Amino acid sequence: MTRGSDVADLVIVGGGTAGIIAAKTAGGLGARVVLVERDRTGGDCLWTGCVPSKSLIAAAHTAHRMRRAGRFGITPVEPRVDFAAVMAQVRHAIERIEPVDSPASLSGAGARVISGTAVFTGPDEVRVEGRPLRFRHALIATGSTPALPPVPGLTEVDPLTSDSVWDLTRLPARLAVLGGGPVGCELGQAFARLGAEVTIIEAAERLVPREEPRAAIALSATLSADGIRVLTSTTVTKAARQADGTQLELTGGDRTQTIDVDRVLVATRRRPRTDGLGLEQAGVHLDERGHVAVDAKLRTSNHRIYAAGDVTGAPAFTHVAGVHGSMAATNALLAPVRRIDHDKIPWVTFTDPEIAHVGLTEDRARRRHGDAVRVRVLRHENVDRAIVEDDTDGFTHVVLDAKGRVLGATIVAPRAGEMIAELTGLLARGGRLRDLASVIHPYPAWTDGVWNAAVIESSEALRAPVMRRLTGALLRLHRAR
Ligand SMILES: Cc1cc2nc3c(=O)[nH]c(=O)nc-3n(C[C@H](O)[C@H](O)[C@H](O)COP(=O)(O)OP(=O)(O)OC[C@H]3O[C@@H](n4cnc5c(N)ncnc54)[C@H](O)[C@@H]3O)c2cc1C
Ligand SMILES: NC(=O)c1ccc[n+]([C@@H]2O[C@H](COP(=O)([O-])OP(=O)(O)OC[C@H]3O[C@@H](n4cnc5c(N)ncnc54)[C@H](O)[C@@H]3O)[C@@H](O)[C@H]2O)c1
Repeated sequence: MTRGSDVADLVIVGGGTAGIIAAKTAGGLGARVVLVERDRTGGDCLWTGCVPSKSLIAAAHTAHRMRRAGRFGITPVEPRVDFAAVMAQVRHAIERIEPVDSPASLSGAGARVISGTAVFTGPDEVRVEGRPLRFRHALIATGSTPALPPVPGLTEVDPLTSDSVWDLTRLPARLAVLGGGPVGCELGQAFARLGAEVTIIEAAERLVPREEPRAAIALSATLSADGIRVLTSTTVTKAARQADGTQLELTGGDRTQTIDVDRVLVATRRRPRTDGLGLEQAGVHLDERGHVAVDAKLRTSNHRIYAAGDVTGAPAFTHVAGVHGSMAATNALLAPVRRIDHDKIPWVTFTDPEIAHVGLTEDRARRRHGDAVRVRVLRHENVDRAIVEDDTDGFTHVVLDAKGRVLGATIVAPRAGEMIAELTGLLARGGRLRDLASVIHPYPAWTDGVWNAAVIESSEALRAPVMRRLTGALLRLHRAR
């Protein structure tokens, strides 16, 4: 494309979730849209993130249920795991989803796909492998990539990351996982259940530090029951290759120890992919953490150029990247009016049990709203679904403001990812937890965890002095008739 009508309405750099949704949205509006992808469309979610990890977790869950079948009166067995076949199934899941994200699907939606690396050469131009491409608007959707911590010797021991772990052909017998965030815990538990001896090393004082402390405690207990060694407040200070694997030096508090493992999986940090993008020529600024700085409407410092997804430093989730992509496309092409409230985003850590979260944690809510914040916790020991499945350790934890409106929630349960949807809707509408009490739920479903919490909230409201006086008066009237 050159000038005039050949100038693209929207050039998208990066064909992950953010770029794909932006391209399909823009194509649907009839815009002239070009998407540039240097590797393969689909991005992290499809190739190295959500899809392979959830497929691996499904295999690991099956192995776990076989070992634990005894509690249902079925002879438990130690499964024989054919790791190559497990990984083949993982690839099969990717293949089944890939067509939706493919260049053909994008072309069908009205977007032109160019293969190559895009570099900005000015405020309204990128070059792809030397070829200029002018735009009215552009979208940076280049995602993020795993980053290694500066540990002496680490690069020499050929560490795995969430990018390369999918190339394994044999299950490592002893695996060290650096970082107890969502990647470390999901993959650490999956590898342990598939038969590896796993150690998770987390620098913070608890796993999944972004979650409610009680969720992290519950997760630690399950991982330990899975045979995983969980070391918190601990970092790796040295790595060294040995004849039969790797030795790691670990430091926690004032204690230093060494462990011997076959492979190391690093899941400590990700960094935005901005290197070599030519952002200076485009007049696009980065924030202090190196992400592309955007305003609430996803505009960068060059208002022709938007950014979406992981590269912005927003919570790194596929659903966020997708909403960003759609928002950026309509804001750029129609009018810059849509915003996203990052305080209302749900997410799920797909460990077993799942940890699902939306909104504010109790701590953040108290810092923002003060002492009026209340918490309603319903343990799942009396939820019938949990009892019949012999899985009663979880809980529903809802953070409320003074009027009983939902500010945030955390659920720990096998189906927490499904259960959180209802509280997400309530939070989005500014609703009160007790509003759910009158909504009929099917029995016996996991959603009873949320419903029972709402029913208790509602019945406690009925016992408040003012309600007591009202119901007392009605009862007296009834008896007098
Ligand atoms: C192991 C793992 C599990 C995860 N599980 C979940 C989950 O269960 N649920 C969830 O919501 N999220 C999950 N995530 C997070 C999710 O994968 C990301 O948030 C999401 O993929 C981000 O999408 P994106 O479009 O911003 O970036 P990406 O998917 O990274 O896409 C960016 C694309 O840009 C391309 N690119 C980069 N630079 C250029 C350039 N100069 N020119 C052309 N192309 C370029 C890249 O090749 C890439 O294809 C997981 C992540 C990991 C690592
Ligand atoms: N189910 C999901 O939705 C899902 C799954 C996986 C990843 N993700 C997304 O991808 C992002 C990246 O995940 P992640 O787990 O790689 O990163 P993360 O930043 O969420 O967690 C990294 C963990 O490593 C710890 N850490 C940092 N440096 C360390 C060190 N030197 N030694 C030991 N521990 C160290 C941190 O304290 C933190 O707990 C997540 O934030 C999430 O948004 C989502």
